[in-house]
Amino acid sequence: MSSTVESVSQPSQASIQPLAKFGCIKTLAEKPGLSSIPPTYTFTKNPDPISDPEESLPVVDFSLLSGNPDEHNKVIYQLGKACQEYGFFMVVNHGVPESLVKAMISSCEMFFDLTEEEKREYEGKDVMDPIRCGTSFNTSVEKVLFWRDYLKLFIRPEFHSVDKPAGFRELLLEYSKRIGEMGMELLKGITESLGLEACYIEKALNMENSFHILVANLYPRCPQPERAMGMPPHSDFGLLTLLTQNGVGGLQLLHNDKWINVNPIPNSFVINIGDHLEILSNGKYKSVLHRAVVNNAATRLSLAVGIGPPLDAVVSPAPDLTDAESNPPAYIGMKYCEYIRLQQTNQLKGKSCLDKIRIPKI
Ligand SMILES: O=C(O)CCC(=O)C(=O)O
Ligand SMILES: [Fe+2]
Repeated sequence: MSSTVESVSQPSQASIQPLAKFGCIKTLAEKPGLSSIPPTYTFTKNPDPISDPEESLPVVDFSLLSGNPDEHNKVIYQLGKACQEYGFFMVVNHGVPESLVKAMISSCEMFFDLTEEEKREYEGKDVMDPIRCGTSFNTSVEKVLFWRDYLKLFIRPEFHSVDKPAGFRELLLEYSKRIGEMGMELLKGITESLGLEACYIEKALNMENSFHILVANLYPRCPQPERAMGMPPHSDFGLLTLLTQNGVGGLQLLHNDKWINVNPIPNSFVINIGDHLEILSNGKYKSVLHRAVVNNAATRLSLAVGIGPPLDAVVSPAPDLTDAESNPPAYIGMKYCEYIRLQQTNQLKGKSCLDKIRIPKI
């Protein structure tokens, strides 16, 4: 699968600190009278048209995971089917208060409303800094920039937060706890759907020290949305990603070679499989390419929490899911923190990181 975006201009090499060099896309987008986008953000090829706008994602009722044995088994079956057929699904009845999600989203909006100078304080210098805010994805290697600002926070096992706006830290702490719990329950269910003991991942990967990252993405209104890109096609590095948004669409995923829109049910979370679940399941469940497109009607904000193994873990296919003859391990192990660094220091491009550790079939 090749990416559909190609560059037209080649701005000079950016520094690691993108805000100092380029400023936020929010600042540019809010310029009065902006009617076209600068070449720095212009792609020559539009994103492929959506092929199947009506297709909708599987829906999983989270509350049934703790239902009676019949309900539990039914939802495990649904989880397995969703993971295998889509790699993406929506979760309802998850028990995370809607008021908490809304407050977290509006607190992130307030963060992006800070001045550039205030945000630069959180810019970070290295991709593994636990607090990092910036624009695009990695401006030091990109030829054309993405129409996106971000804030990335390592929230587990150590909790890191910004202190502006007021109250952000407390909200994030509660949000991280609730999303982390939901993520662990989902992982147990998914593990069971693979035919493994529900606690297999927890034990084998020492998930007491699991690494969670929160990524807040801001995609301001764009006067030429068909020429810009919020985030290019990519897969996520972790085990699972749990995503919510401010009610404005833009997330698309590749399903059966067609891009489909994700239209989340209100008060649901969108879950997708990351590269490390693909590795652990020896390719039975695959991480799925997704991207974020932009629009000229409303600013979009998405909040993604990536749940992964501890940073020093080396994940390999579960021995019970491999067979030396018929299904040998298809990926070599790499330390999780090195895998993240590999993704974050390169261009965000398809499944290029996973491809590096795939063992070719003989
Ligand atoms: O904004 C979105 O919906 C997608 C974000 C995303 O893919 C990511 O943060 O990895
Ligand atoms: Fe993603």
